[in-house]
Amino acid sequence: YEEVKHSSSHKSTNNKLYKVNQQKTSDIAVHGLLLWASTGFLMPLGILIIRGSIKAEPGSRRSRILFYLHVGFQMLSVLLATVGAAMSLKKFENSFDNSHQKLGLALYGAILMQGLIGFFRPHRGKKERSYWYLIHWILGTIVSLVGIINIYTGLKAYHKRTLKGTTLWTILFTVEVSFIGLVYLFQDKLEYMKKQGVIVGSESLIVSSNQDIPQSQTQKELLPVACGRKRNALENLFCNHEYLNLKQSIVLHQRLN
Ligand code: HEM
Ligand code: HEM
Repeated sequence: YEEVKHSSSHKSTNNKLYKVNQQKTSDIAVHGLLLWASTGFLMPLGILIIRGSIKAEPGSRRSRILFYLHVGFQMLSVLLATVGAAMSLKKFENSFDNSHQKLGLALYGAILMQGLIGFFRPHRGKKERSYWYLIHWILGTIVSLVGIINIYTGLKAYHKRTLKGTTLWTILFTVEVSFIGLVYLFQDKLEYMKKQGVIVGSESLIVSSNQDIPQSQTQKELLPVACGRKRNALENLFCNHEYLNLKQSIVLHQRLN
């Protein structure tokens, strides 16, 4: 393709000011669209989907559907990134002299690796499964985050190369990313929000103690409300704390009586 150079003194393509021709413009647009669909859309969506399955009963229909959706979305995302990679490596300069290109090249590799790691997972219940999960979770989250960053730098590069405006695309992408971010945070808060409607503590205890319910029974009935399900380490801590508060309230109440 033809470059219309305005400055010949710069050494790297990074610093060259040039406007690319029509063919290159559309190649870049296809490159951007493919990689947005992959790391900016399908990948984060696949992550939200698998996070939605964590609270589902293992082996249940819901859990299986969400798992297959995660695998499907992520495989499609790896496929699109691979097509995008092959295309850019074939059609662009391969100079890798700015951060978009360097980070992008590293991402191509990381995306392929993450997809592969997904398939080589030990069965649940095996000790190795925890290590697998740690790697798959960290790499998957980083790849998706760095992918989002590279879309922003890609949009900047697009503006620089084609002189076309990218403000609208940047705003639209930011709206999308913010929405995904909010859903991600909301998934962690859902259980806690539901619990806000259930009183576990001194108030309900006074009601039940006034009805002369034995201490052991009171504990059994009240505790499962907050603690009777699968929990992570943080929730465990919170539950133990609640349990201690409950015990203290029982002792205090019995003393008062
Ligand atoms: C996660 C997403 C992305 C990745 C991994 C990625 C990766 C890359 C790589 C590796 C290159 C260098 C290719 C080569 O020289 O062989 C490149 C170039 C380029 N990309 Fe992306 N890209 C992404 C998203 C985007 C987006 C959304 C746009 C905007 C439309 C974009 C615009 C460009 C442009 C204009 C170039 C030409 C080189 C330059 O001027 O820096 N990219 N990209
Ligand atoms: C690039 C592709 C992929 C990405 C970015 C990705 C990302 C992730 C992330 C971030 C999580 C953790 C979610 C969380 O708890 O916050 C996860 C979980 C999971 N992924 Fe993937 N994944 C990919 C491909 C795959 C593939 C191909 C498979 C299977 C064939 C797979 C199977 C799983 C399973 C089973 C879990 C849940 C683990 C558990 O809860 O024990 N992933 N994935």
